[in-house]
Amino acid sequence: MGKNGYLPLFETRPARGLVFFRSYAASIFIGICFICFHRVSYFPVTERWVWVGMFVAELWFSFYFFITVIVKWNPVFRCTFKDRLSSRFEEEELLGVDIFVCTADPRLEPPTMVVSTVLSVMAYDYPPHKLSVYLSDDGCSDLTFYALLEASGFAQLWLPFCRKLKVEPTSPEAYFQTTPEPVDDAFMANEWLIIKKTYEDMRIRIESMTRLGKVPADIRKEHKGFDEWDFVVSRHDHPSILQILIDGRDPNAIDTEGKALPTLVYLAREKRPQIHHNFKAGALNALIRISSRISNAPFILNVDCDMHSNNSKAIRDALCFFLDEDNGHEIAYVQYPQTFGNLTKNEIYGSLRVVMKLELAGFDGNGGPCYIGTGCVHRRESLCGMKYSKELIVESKAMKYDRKIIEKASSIEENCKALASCTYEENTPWGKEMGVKYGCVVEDILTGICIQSRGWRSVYLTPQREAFLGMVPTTLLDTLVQHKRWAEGDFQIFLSKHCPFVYGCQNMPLKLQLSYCIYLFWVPNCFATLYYVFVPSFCLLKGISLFPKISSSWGIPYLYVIVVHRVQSLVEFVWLGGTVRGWLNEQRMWMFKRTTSYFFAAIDNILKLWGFRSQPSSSPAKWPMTI
Ligand SMILES: O=c1ccn([C@@H]2O[C@H](COP(=O)(O)OP(=O)(O)O[C@H]3O[C@H](CO)[C@@H](O)[C@H](O)[C@H]3O)[C@@H](O)[C@H]2O)c(=O)[nH]1
Ligand SMILES: [Mn+2]
Repeated sequence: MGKNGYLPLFETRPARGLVFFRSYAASIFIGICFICFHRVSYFPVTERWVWVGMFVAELWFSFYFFITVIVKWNPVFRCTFKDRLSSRFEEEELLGVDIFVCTADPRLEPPTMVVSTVLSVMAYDYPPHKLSVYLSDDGCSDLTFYALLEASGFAQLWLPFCRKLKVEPTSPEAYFQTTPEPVDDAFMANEWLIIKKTYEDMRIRIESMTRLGKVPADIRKEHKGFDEWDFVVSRHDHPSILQILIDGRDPNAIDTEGKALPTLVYLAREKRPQIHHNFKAGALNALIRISSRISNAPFILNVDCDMHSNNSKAIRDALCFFLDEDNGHEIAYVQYPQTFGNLTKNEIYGSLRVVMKLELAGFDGNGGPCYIGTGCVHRRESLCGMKYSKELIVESKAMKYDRKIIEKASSIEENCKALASCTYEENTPWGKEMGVKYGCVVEDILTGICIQSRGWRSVYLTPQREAFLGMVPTTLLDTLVQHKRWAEGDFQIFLSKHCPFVYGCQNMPLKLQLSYCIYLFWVPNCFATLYYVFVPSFCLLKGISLFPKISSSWGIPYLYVIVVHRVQSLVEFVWLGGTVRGWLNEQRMWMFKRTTSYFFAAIDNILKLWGFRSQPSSSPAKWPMTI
């Protein structure tokens, strides 16, 4: 029972088996002490510097080990009580949720995939008139717009179908790929086939249009929205395009069963070649402003366009945290893990398994997970830059979120365009104190740090049925480039004024500040690794030994630390559901990343620090053409 006599809407459970991990950590610590003692007391007369280098690398590894222990010391797992939420709040009392989907290039992110994601989030098990879906198209593509237009029609069939069959996942593409036709009910089977056929037809139309590369004139005539493309010079040079495809307040916006549809909005913010557009962060900020004028829901879910909803209850789950009477008011965001639908059996290029299943739960135990850019439900106030305070909550409870002035969709479109213009943010706090932060390639981590530094907490939720399924890069090069970008951005945060030890020192618990180092220190990890990879091997060739003989008792701590450390990693990986081969692949990827991605990230960081590179140095890997 909570403080005020309410039953809580969520529960926090500590991980089990911690005693094993803690004893392992203590034993490694003792091993490290022996190694240090050996390095100091057996200082050689010749090759001193090589020895010192080894010692420094080992000190670094020990420090990094210490950080991982802090992260994994006290992981917590959350579970929600959705039935209590439903019994406490009538459907009508549930608060609005705005859903932001970002896309940037129709060639790399096919419109069929984008609309499947959009349809998946439109079909959440949540009152549809409380949902508004916004698609930000940084590619300003009429093909994507056409696809969304098609989807807005298909939604009229898809949403009732999802309700009736309790469809899961609600992405039509994923659903028809994974679910066989229902055989026991002839009526249902027939309906199933009709919907599947309608979906396939739509997909074929979108795909052939995408192949064609342009929307034919006769289709352009069908919707006034296409006229906006008359003013588009290129994707880097065009005015804002804002189209409300479904206006949820319109009584005619209903599905085939007569139930309301969620609002659906298309936005391509203004771009001009001479003005920096700040990539995804810029897109999200434009969406925050535009949505505040259209639906202004108190909660915002944001997803990448390649990450469809896999669990139609995810919004209700997240609301269990925000609406909890006792502890909900201090929560700024609920982060879901990034899980992937396109992994190979043994996760050949890695899968972030340990990060997503364990480390972020550890962050949660230490004060709150970082924000990882997608699959995250934010409280609008905290995302917009407000500081946490008890008074704020009382105020916001009293505030009505629904817009009072009922404006016509067409006039909203005209009036709101200015909010997405590329000069709107000049001399405003947007990107600095307000909204998603600019100037960093990992805008998500930076934004999360800033939110937590303003006194807010966050929670990490890993429901049994994964909330979202996304895509991992499918080639080695793409993976290494993605990690180079993450590592560079993370280290840049460490060197900046937003370093958690400086910026977060007042409001973040010390263990959370330290936890961040596990990612912020990917870059410096490369130096110790490169040293350890190269120097002992060269020394071996010259006959110089840098380790004690295996027969000597000083060999034991080295052997113990190296072997037990890896065994623990293997056990952990398998315990988290991975395979032994998957672990071997992960080990290989770690070596690749530490010797290439992180090293190149280090060089870029250094160049930037010395002023040879302007900020931000690299655009997200896939988007060299969007600069
Ligand atoms: O100018 C741009 C560039 C990208 N995007 C969108 O941003 C998302 C992420 O971009 P992607 O190239 O897929 O980057 P990833 O490395 O896969 O992204 C991971 O890392 C990013 C930076 O840390 C986070 O923002 C993402 O959520 C996280 O999935 C995609 O939906 C893009 O459409 C834009 O909207 N505008
Ligand atoms: Mn991605």
